[in-house]
Order: sequence, then structure tokens, then C-alpha cells
Amino acid sequence: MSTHIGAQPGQIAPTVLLPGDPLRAKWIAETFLEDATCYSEVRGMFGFTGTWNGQPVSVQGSGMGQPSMAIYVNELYNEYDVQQIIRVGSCGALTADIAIRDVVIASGACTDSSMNRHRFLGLDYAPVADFDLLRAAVDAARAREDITTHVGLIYSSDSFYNPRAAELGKPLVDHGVLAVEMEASSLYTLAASYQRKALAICTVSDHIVTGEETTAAEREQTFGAMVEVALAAALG
Ligand SMILES: O=P(O)(O)O[C@H]1O[C@H](CO)[C@@H](O)[C@H]1O
Ligand SMILES: O=c1cc[nH]c(=O)[nH]1
Repeated sequence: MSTHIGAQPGQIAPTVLLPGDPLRAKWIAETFLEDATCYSEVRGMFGFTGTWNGQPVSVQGSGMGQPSMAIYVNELYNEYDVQQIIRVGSCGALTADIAIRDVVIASGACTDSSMNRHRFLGLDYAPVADFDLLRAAVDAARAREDITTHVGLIYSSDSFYNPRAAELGKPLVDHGVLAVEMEASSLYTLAASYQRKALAICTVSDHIVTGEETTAAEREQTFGAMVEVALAAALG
């Protein structure tokens, strides 16, 4: 097993879905996978492997924020030879033309995190999604009539509660950023560093403009359309 994942080599599939919430990981495994078994309960950050349409797939909780997510993603790519990771997250909509429960597929990710600044010695790296996964996810999402899908930039913030949110959000929105979450930027950077694939798909759980929000139970157990889009993009 690796430091933070209690799986033996071979127990994790080449394709991993990565929600922040470990209980969303459990729900995804129980709802969408066949023959799912739990390979890790270390720190309560559940991981499961099963099959979807006969193909192996794992789902691993990542925790909240880029430092937590990066621990799991480093170990998945480096110690379990994972080839593609699709984050299936929640996000806050930053503009009025995006609605609660819409799906945002992140073609690239801005950030206020210092993680990339340290990695690139102060240069501004531009973290982007894997193009083939992005295209497949957009095709799968736009073929559905039950969701509205937006494709573009996302903002990976280190803060869920930020007293300067409005001040910081305005220039991002003015430059086309659609929504805020807390992990995509480092996920895309790590995928590039390991020469593997990554994509972030998020369902809008909060609306920064209107103040609408979903409950914890809804975030855990009702964002199934993005999971089906992720599975179709990775394995369809
Ligand atoms: O629902 P998840 O996937 O955890 O994603 C979002 O929700 C958490 C904050 O509530 C952060 O991790 C953010 O990125
Ligand atoms: O980071 C996040 C995630 C969901 N909703 C938000 O407002 N922010």
C-alpha cells in the first residue's frame, strides 16, 4: 500500500473517478459500478474498484483542496500506475447564466494557490485538461437532454470561505471564468508532470450570484449525470 491509500498493487484500475467527498465515492461505486469492492478506508478516504460496461474503473475520494487532492493523485499516478483521472466534483457558479445543477467541464483552471508558483519558480503555468477526455466529455454531455453543460475555465481556490471573494472573483469573471472549486488546477498540473490524462467535471452545488445552494446529502448522492458523463468519456 502507499502512504495514504490502503490498496495492493493491481487493486486500482487504470481509470479513476475522483470526487472530493469520500461518501460521494461510496455512492458512485454502489450506484454506477458492478461488483465494486472497497480497497481503502485509510483516513476514511474511501476507494473502490468495480466495473462499468465490463471495464475496470476505480473511484477514490480526494478530500477538499489542492494539498489533500495532490496526495492522492501523486500516489495514484506514481504508485498505482493510474493512466487517467476524472474529477467528479461540486462547484459554485460565478455567473448568472449558469444554473444550480448545471454541469461545468473545465478546459483549464486558474488558481490562487501557491502550489504551482512554487513548482514553476514564480512563472505562471497554464493547467489544461487532456484534450481527448475533454472532447469526449463535451460530446457525451451535450448529447444529453437532462443537463445543461458549460465548457471553459474554472477557478481552483484555496479558500471556500474567502473574505475577498467578490474582489478576486470579478476580474476572473470578466475574463470568462465560469465557476469556483478547489482542486482542478493542481490535478491538471500533476497529470502533465506524470504525462497522464486528467479532466475535471463539476456539478453546480452553489450559486455565488443568487445564493442558491444544495444540501450536503444532495452533493453526496444526486450528481449522477456528471458521473455518467465521466464514465462515458473515459471508457465509452
Ligand atoms: O464536492 P467536492 O468534489 O469536494 O468539490 C468541492 O466541494 C468542496 C467544498 O465544499 C471542495 O472540495 C470543492 O472543490
Ligand atoms: O469550492 C467550492 C465548491 C462548491 N461551491 C463553492 O462555492 N465553492
